[in-house]
Amino acid sequence: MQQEHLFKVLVIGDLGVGKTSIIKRYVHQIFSQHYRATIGVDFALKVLNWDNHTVIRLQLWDIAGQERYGNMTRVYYREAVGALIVFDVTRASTFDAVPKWKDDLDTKVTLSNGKPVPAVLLANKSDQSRDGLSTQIPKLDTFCKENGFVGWFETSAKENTNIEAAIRCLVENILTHEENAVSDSDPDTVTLSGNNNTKDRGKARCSACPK
Ligand SMILES: Nc1nc2c(ncn2[C@@H]2O[C@H](COP(=O)(O)OP(=O)(O)OP(=O)(O)O)[C@@H](O)[C@H]2O)c(=O)[nH]1
Ligand SMILES: [Mg+2]
Repeated sequence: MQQEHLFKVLVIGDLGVGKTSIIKRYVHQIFSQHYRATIGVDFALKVLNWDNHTVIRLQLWDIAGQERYGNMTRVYYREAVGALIVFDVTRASTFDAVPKWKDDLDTKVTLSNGKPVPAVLLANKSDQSRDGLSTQIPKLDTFCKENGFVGWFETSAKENTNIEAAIRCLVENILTHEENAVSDSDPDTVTLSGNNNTKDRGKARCSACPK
């Protein structure tokens, strides 16, 4: 029997880190160098034929970086089941803001069983120099464990690197949490089937991915 899921996923992180670009790349396969700040929130839908009997409707909520200082995130985060938190490898300040985004998320939304929504960390603009963060990036495994991320990926919206892999990792984790909510068992992560997208190479650690 065909199963259909609707998952609301948040894409959050500081101004200009590439949230809109990641979504546009993922949903429409386009990239623009031109920066136009998102105002408030934008939406995109991607329908995934996950397997022979599962269709997933991913509702991506593209939340403006400037909203971290606003009051609307509580409304935007409502009923989300997963999040991508993005920083820009060329600007250390955007990495420093990641724990604030994660705390804000965990304070304002949880799964129906009270657990934090699965979140994946994206180190975006990996096509550019990451000099300002050269000491932090090798420690992202530890950072993710300490801050409750299910995994991290170095992404580039410009070159289409690792975006599909990161979202696949998030969806796998969301599905596991859904199953757990029904079965009430408690594995935190799942094993992913191999990713054969040749563009999706590069540094990536996902606790759901095969080591
Ligand atoms: N080189 C490079 N530039 C990128 C990448 N992703 C985004 N950009 C550029 O970074 C700028 C900001 O990208 P946006 O996607 O608009 O950033 P945002 O996070 O949506 O910003 P707000 O809406 O203000 O929160 C744009 O000029 C993009 O072209 C990337 O992977 N590599
Ligand atoms: Mg934007």
